[in-house]
Amino acid sequence: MAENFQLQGRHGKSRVRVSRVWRRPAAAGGDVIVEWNVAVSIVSDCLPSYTSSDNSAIVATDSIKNTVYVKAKECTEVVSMEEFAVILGRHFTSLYPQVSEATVTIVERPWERVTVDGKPHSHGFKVGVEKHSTEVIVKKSGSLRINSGIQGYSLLKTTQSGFEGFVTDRYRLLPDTRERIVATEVTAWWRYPFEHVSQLPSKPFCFTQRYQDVKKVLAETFFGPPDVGVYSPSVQNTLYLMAKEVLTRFPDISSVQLRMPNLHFLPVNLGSKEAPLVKFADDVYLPTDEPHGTIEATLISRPMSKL
Ligand SMILES: O=c1[nH]c(=O)c2[nH]c(=O)[nH]c2[nH]1
Repeated sequence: MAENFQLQGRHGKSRVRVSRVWRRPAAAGGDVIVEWNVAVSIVSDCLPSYTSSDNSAIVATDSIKNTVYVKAKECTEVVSMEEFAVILGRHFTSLYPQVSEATVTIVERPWERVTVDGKPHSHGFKVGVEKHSTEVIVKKSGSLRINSGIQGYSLLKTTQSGFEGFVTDRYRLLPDTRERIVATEVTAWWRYPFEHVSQLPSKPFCFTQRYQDVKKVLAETFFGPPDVGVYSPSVQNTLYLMAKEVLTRFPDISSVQLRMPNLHFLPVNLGSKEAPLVKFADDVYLPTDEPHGTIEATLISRPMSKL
């Protein structure tokens, strides 16, 4: 009997933690290690398993988890997490007729090579702070979407920031200022323009290098030159300039989304006007992230007009 429902399902495994080491002599730069938290979610035609006891089309989530380790083992050369996600996505969509789409999400634990006596260590690492992530969607047709990002990228400057000229009405208490601390924890996502597996560059495209490049451009634009900096009239304007610089510098990035909470450093004034205990002179602040401003925007490259 046909039922009056439309059913869509997907399944997979989350928080699959895998670490891969590639052994290299010290002269070749030393060992490489990655630690990834992988989530795989497949769109699979196994509707009878939802509506009856027929599990015959299910690729078990346990098998999905096992596949992550098999593929990590098979990657005998260093791969970026974007490439690894594509390998997994292609595997599930090509091996199983019932799987039409796979989404692979990876978050990296940022192990960074340590420097000892000024030299990069051949096999010593420490954990960094900000995290690199990717989300790759692969369809059976080979169509592809790759988004990568950075999370937890905390940036602050002690001056060269202000905020003035905003709406004045009965709700406004904040004075205009041309001198404040600006602090944020950047979350960025950007999209690579490869829309089909056939468009992936044949020489290993260094997604990892691009991540480092984006991180550098974001910080350089936020801070400005080391000696004088650059004045920020608002988080909004700085966010826009950061996004614009990423798209301008990297033609292989087609859009970028930035989220930059405004983590306030409040001036500390204690006591009364007549008998001040602490009088603020751009020196003592109360840092707080609760509440905080939320500022975000997406910038998309316009395709070049065909002349
Ligand atoms: O750069 C800022 N943008 C705002 O939208 C805003 N709102 C606010 O109270 N302070 C700030 N600062």
